[in-house]
Order: sequence, then structure tokens, then C-alpha cells
Amino acid sequence: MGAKSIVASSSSKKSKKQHNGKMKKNKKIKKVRKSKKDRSTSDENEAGNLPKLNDQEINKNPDDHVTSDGILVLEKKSDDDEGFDDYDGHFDNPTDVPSTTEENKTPSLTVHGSERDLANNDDFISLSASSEDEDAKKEEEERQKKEAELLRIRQKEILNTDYPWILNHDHSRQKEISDWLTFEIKDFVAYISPSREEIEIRNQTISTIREALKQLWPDADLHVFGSYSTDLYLPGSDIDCVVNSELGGKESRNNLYSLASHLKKNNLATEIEVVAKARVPIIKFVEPHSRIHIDVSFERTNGLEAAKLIREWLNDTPGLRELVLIVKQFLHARRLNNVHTGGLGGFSIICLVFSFLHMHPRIITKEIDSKDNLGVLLIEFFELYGKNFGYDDVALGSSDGYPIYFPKSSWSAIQPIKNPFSLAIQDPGDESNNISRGSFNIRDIKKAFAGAFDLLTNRCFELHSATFKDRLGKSILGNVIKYRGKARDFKDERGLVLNKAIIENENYHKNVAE
Ligand SMILES: Nc1ncnc2c1ncn2[C@@H]1O[C@H](COP(=O)(O)OP(=O)(O)OP(=O)(O)O)[C@@H](O)[C@H]1O
Ligand SMILES: [Mg+2]
Repeated sequence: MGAKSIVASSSSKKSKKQHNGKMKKNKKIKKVRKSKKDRSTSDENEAGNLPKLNDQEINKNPDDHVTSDGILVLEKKSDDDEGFDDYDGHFDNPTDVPSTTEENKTPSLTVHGSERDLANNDDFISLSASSEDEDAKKEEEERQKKEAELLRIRQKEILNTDYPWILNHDHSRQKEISDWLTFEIKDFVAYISPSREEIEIRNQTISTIREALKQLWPDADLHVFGSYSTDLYLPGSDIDCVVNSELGGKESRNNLYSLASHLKKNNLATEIEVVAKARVPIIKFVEPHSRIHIDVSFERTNGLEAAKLIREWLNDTPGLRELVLIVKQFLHARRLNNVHTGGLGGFSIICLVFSFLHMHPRIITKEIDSKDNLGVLLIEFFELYGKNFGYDDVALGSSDGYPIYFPKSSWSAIQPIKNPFSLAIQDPGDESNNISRGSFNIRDIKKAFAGAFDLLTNRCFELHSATFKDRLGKSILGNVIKYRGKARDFKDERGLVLNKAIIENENYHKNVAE
């Protein structure tokens, strides 16, 4: 397997020394000033402005309620470290498309989350609402019929294989088995990268919501952050948005409700949840035409700063996008990507991969080129965070824009540490914020990474000693990633149509700088 040998590179002494979580000196982390807006939280506790509650109310938290127009208002009060993180993952598999048929016709409450969440009274209730108004009901039924039909068509298109990215892309004759894996990773990423149509739908969705927002609040604007503004989204990822306004104060409970109600009236939101009193007040809903899940937060700029920083990371870090997308899909398939259930969110994944690539000894010394060695790097990523990383003692941070390790014990903002076996990742925009504090299920995440390392290395050895005839049509990556999708060309169409979220984020930063 030569210089790129998986075994040789993954067991390199130098590599282990650098990567086993041994700490570097903690340099002072660059302070990033938080804007006033970011620090503001809603203390308001208005009463009486919301519509009366209807008969279907079932309150898990005594204060949670469903309004008469079918909007669920969740009154999250506490903000403990292990609590509910309002940033969610995604619903990124065509087979995950929520059912749009029978069960949505009658109002029903669905409880999401583990027993643990329920026990903590941290449960998360979603409402499938229907209007009492007859016309609206008919309209809704019509829409649901159309969606069901669309879903049937989409499902027919889904290929009967768990590895659609290998169709017509055979790399089994590669001499280096690690090159085979590298090519498969590239194919997978091209396969799940957005088509022109998908980008246009996202652009359109955001424009429509922004227009509606401006009708309601002329002083406000809608900005996109998160994976859509960094091109790190999978096909069903949510869109994270933030409403910022000249007059401010849009994060109040009443304003959240007004916006939710306005979007609903304009047929731009279904399955709405208003989480009014969380650390980050938020509205979550599904945009009915695109079925995209949207999260809207208020009066904050930190996500917009993070989007810019992540795009800079992507420009400066070859291989970052590929590995992040693979790890995202890997965790998503195992239901380990949702922070609400202790999984690892998109932001944490980006930081883990960024840190891994920038501290990789063979990359630092320019011994290897990341893009040509994605296979080896993926295996080593799984080895590091599955087998070697010192979760008990080591925190990830950054200094002058470069990732560093430092002792968790020296990070005053996270003391006292309740659970030492936990991931601690310093927010590059706020040194007091541990972005992975909600990821309490590190045990399973670590186990999954370790398992992936074993599965991939075994598969590499197995195929390395197989004949070319036996290798034909086989997948290496498929040993750890499965994906059900339709046949599509391996065209990453991001070059054909502009992602407006990126342009707008760039413009936002230009305006701020002026
Ligand atoms: N714990 C957190 N603390 C502060 N900001 C966060 C935190 N989690 C997420 N964010 C902000 O929200 C943005 C979106 O986070 P998220 O975890 O949804 O990642 P994502 O890149 O959008 O991935 P996905 O496609 O899975 O949604 C981040 O880029 C960051 O700005
Ligand atoms: Mg997101």
C-alpha cells in the first residue's frame, strides 16, 4: 500500500503523539467582542396577548400550550448545561420526508425525545395542526394530496441500493486501496451535493419568508447562517435564519408569536413551534412548499459571524468540506447528530474536523495533500475521536485562528465539570461558550467512531487481498455509510447557480465593515 498505507499512517508514532490529546500550551484565546444584541435575552413575560387556548391542549410543561390557531408555544425556562439545545440537526434523507397523509389531518401532539428528556421535563412537543375553517381545511387536504403524490414519485425514483454513489463509478482497479476510498469519498460528496434545483428551492424559500417578514416588520431583515450559508448542508438539512431589526426587541414572546402566526396565515409555515423562553428564543417550522425545516432565532449576530469564519476555514482547509459531509451523514444515519438527544451538532462536527486537519502532522509538514488522501484521513479521524482522544482532559479551542488543544481544567467558564467524559469545544466567537455542551451522548458517539475505524480498516485489508474480479462493484465507504437516494449525475451544481445565502452573508459583512 506504499506511502499512503493506512496502517502505516494511522499508527505513525508522530501522528499518535500529536493526536492522542496531549496538550499544547494554552495560548490566550483571541477575544471576539460580542455585540450588545448578542447579549440581549428576552426577559419579557407578557401575558394576555396570545389567542385563547383550544381544547386540544396537552401540556407536558404546565406552561406549554397550543394556541387556537395551532401554534405550539413552548415555555422553556431553565438553561442548564445538559438541557435542550435549540440548535437542531437535520432531516436529511429522502426516506425521512415526513408523512403528509392521514395523520396530519387531525390535530395531534407528538412527543419527540428520549425517556430521559421526558423525565427531565425537557420534552419537545410538536403539533400537526389543521384549521377549523372549512375552506382552509379543504385547501390543506388538497395540498396534502399533492404532497403525498410527490412523495410517491420521489420514492419511486429512489434506487434499490444503499450505495448509489458507486453506480457507474468503479474504482476497484486502483492499486492503492486508500486511493479507492478517496475516490469513493469524492463520489459520495458529489452525489449528495445540491443540484441546481435544490439550490433554487432554498433561495426561493428564503426570499419568500423574508418578504413576508418585511411585510410584518419593515424595520427587520432575515439573514441565513448555519450549513446553508456555508455549503455544508446535506439534502434535507434545516435552514438556520436570524431576524435582526433596527428597533430591536423582536425576540419577545409576543413578537415570536406574531411572526409565527403571520407566516402561518400566509401559508408559509406548518408544524410550528415557538420556543419563547430558551437561552436562544426560537421559532421552528416547516415551509410547506419545499418541506424544508426552518429555525428562526432573533436579534443575534454570532451565527452570521460564524458563517463567515467557517467559509474562511473551508477556503483555507482542503478536505474540510468532504470530511464534514461524510461525518455528518455517518452520524445522521445513526441518529447521533441531534443535539437534543445528546448527539453531535453540525457546528461541533466542523470544529472537530477543522482541528483534526490543522493538527495533522503529515499535513502540517506538507508530507501529504489532504485532497489526495481523504481516505486515509477519514480513517484517521475515526481513529482519533474513536480511540485516542483524551475526552476527560482535553478541550479544543483556537488561537490566532488556529486550532489548539488545552486542558479542560484551565477553562474557567466550564467549571465545575459535572461529567469529565465529555467533549469541550470552545466557540471560536465566544470563549466562554462550550458549543458541544449539549452532546451528552459522547459514549455512543465515540463508540460509533471507533467502530467505523475498525470496519473501514478491515474492509481495506479484505479488498486489498481480493482479486480484481472479486473487487468489482464493491464499496469501501459503504461499510460505514449507507444512503438511499435517487439516481443522479455526479454533478456538483453549485457552480451553476448562486447560493443567495452566501452572497447575502458576504454583503452583510461588507455593510458591517463600512
Ligand atoms: N452550541 C452552540 N453555541 C453557539 N452557536 C451555535 C451552537 N450550535 C450551533 N450554533 C450556531 O448555529 C449554526 C448552525 O449550527 P448547526 O449545529 O445547525 O450546524 P449546521 O452547520 O447548520 O449543520 P446542520 O446542517 O446539521 O444543521 C452554527 O454555525 C453556529 O453559528
Ligand atoms: Mg443547521
